[in-house]
Amino acid sequence: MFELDSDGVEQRASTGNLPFDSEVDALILKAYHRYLDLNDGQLADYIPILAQADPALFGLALTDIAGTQYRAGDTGASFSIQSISKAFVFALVCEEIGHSAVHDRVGVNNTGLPFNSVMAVELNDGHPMNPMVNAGAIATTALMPGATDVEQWEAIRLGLSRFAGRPLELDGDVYRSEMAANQRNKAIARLLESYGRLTTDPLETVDVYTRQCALSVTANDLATMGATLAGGGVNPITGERVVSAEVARDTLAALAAAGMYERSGEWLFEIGLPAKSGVSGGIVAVSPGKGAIGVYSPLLDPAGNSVRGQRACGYLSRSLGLNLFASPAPPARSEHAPHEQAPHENGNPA
Ligand SMILES: NC(=O)CC[C@H](N)C(=O)O
Repeated sequence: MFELDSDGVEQRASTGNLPFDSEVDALILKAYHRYLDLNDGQLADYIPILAQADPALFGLALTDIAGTQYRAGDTGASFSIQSISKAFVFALVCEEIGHSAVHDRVGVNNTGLPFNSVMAVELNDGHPMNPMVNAGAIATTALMPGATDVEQWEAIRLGLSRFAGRPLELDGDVYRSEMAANQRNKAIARLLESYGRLTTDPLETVDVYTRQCALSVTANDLATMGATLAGGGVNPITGERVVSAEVARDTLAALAAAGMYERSGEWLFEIGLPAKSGVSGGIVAVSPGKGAIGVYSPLLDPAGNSVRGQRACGYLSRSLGLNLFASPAPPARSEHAPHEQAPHENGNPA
C-alpha cells in the first residue's frame, strides 16, 4: 500500500484547464526531484530480464490534449510496455467490434485479486472479469480482428503505434524472456478455453499477448498514448483520430475500475484518475479533457505498481488539480455578510 505524502504538496482546485505551461513545467520538475531519491520497492523478476533493469531510472512526462509535452528525467529511456498495453488493446478491440461484444466476453468488474490470478477465473465461472488483468487481456487480444495470429499482432502493433504517434517495435529480448517463463498465462488461456471463452488457439493468443507486452515504449510515449484517450481518441501530436470518443470514454471507465489491479480503489481514492500500470515500472494516468502523465521507474510495490510512479502521479494530481472527483472552486462571492467566512480557494476549510 502506498501512502501519498501530503506534506507541502500545494493542492490546486480543479478547473477545466491545466495551469500555464511554465507552471506545469515547474511542477513536473519538482515532482521529479521530490522522488528521485526514493528507492523503495523491488524489480519484477518473474520475467527474468526485468530484473536487469536499472533501478535508478526515473522519467516523468506529461502531454496535454493540445500536444504540449513536458518532461523531466529519463523520459527517453525504453522499457517494455507490459500490462499498459491492455488498456490500448482494449480500446482498439472496442473500436473494431463494439463495446457490447467486448463487455459480454470480457466484463469490466474488478477481480480484487492479483493480475495473474487463476483463482479469479475459477471463482467467476470461467469469466475473465475485466480487460486489465491477464485473463481478461488474453480474452481481449483474442478478439482482435485478423485472419491469423500474425495479422492480429501486426494490427495491435500498428494500433498502439497510432496511440504513441510513432512506430513502436518489439523488444525481442523481453519477448523471449517472457515466453520462457509464461506457463501461468498459458494455463490461464487453457482455462478460458475450457470454459468456452476463447475461440482462438490459446497458445497462439498467448504469443500475441506476450508480444504486445514486449512493445518498447518511453515515458513520453505513455503520456502521448494517454493524452489520446484524454482528448477523446485524437492523438494530440499527429492529429489522427485513433478511436472514437465513446471508446476513449469506455476505456477510461475500465481503467478506473481495474487499471491498478487490486489497488484500484485505493488509487482512485488517493489520486482520482483512471490509470494503468505495468510490471516493467510504467504508469499512465489520464486526466480526461486535459492530458496524461507517463512515468517510468522500475521499482515496484507488491501489487506490481511502480512506487515512485505512484507518488509522482499523486503529487501531480494534487498540484495540478487533476482529481476527477474534486469539485471546481466555488466562484468568489462579494455579497457575504461580514460575519460569513469566504470559502477557502480549494473549497475546503483552510
Ligand atoms: N502486470 C503486468 O504488467 C503483467 C504483464 C506480463 N506480461 C504478464 O503477463 O505477466
